[in-house]
Amino acid sequence: MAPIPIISPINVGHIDDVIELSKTKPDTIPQRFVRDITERPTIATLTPNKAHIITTPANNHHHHMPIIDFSNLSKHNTHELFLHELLNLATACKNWGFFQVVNHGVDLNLMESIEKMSNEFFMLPLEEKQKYPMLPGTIQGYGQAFVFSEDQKLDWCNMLALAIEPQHARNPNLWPKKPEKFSETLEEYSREVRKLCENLVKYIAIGLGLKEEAFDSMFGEAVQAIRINYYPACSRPELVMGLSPHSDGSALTVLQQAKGSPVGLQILKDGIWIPVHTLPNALVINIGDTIEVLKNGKYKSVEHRAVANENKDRLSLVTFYAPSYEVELGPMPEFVDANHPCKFRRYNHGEYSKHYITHRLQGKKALDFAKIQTRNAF
Ligand SMILES: COC(=O)C(/C=C/C1=C(C)CCCC1(C)C)=C/O[C@H]1C=C(C)C(=O)O1
Ligand SMILES: O=C(O)CCC(=O)C(=O)O
Ligand SMILES: [Fe+2]
Repeated sequence: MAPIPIISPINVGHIDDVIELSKTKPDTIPQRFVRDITERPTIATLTPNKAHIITTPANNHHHHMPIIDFSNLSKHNTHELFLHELLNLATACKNWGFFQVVNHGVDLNLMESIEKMSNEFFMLPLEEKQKYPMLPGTIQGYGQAFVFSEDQKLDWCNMLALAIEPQHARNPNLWPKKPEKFSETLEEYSREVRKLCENLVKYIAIGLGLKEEAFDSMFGEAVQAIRINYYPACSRPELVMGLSPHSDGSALTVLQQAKGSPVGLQILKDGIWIPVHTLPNALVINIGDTIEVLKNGKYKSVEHRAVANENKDRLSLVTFYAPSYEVELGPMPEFVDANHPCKFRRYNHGEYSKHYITHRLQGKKALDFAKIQTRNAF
């Protein structure tokens, strides 16, 4: 009997693999990747609904993302040094929502190996990568995520996304068998990044005057996922978006940009898209939606995006660290009072995750799920 075709409940149309496109037709940008004029990366949003064209995104050089030296927090340094770095961290969370961490404790050789193997994976023939397909409406495997309709514009990016923890969330069929040792290395890398996340949430809590275990005990058995993004060079980068603007649905996100990759990540700060220049061996951390909610909006999950480059491919490895699907969350009572009214309702994180992954990336829209709408006076 002929196999029964799997009919997907959603029709997303044909999705070109951008790595193949850039190899076989380097000068072609299919219409599905060409952004409407108001969504192109050369437009900076200054006020909602009002776009201003600037020639280079973020030509403002007084913007320097904070750098946190993790060894000042974790080693047995003087108490003064510890407090100084803790204050830096709290200020970075409050004013930026993004920072870079140096001396983070993740083994540099492991970072190099995972980068090398990820590059090798993306360079495999398409048939090999398609053994691990990200089916429409799902978020694990190789392909394009967050595509829900035929007329949706596509990102200039292919990705491999996998659940890491808890173990039962994994789909072992989607863990690549090639290159050799990729899966083991991914496992080892994820263990080290998890330790960093556990420590980060601990120091963020202390910096807020909370008990060090305040966040972790609230998160339960934290969910961890990895998304490895590959942005091939694009002959018309001004027409496409590497990764659509979004905030992360996690508590924290850890981003490793591969050595030799061009600048690509941009964050929306004070209404302007500014490029992130990563230091060698540093990891870029950002506060996700969960911490914005717990801190009742005082720490922001900052909107960011990735742009393509005309000449060079770019690779980034992104770890999402989030609460267990079981937990109920809302602003912590410590951060709600008469002057700081409660901005978010309580919700179940599993439901938030479901909401996040069943909608296309659209700036900070996902958090509307939990926002308490305030009525205008008029
Ligand atoms: C393509 O995937 C994502 O961008 C993404 C997905 C993460 C996830 C998996 C790949 C499998 C396990 C579930 C999970 C949703 C964590 C983004 O992650 C954000 C979105 C939410 C919600 C989150 O917690 O992190
Ligand atoms: O590639 C990047 O720099 C950004 C990736 C990102 O924001 C994400 O995967 O959520
Ligand atoms: Fe992101």
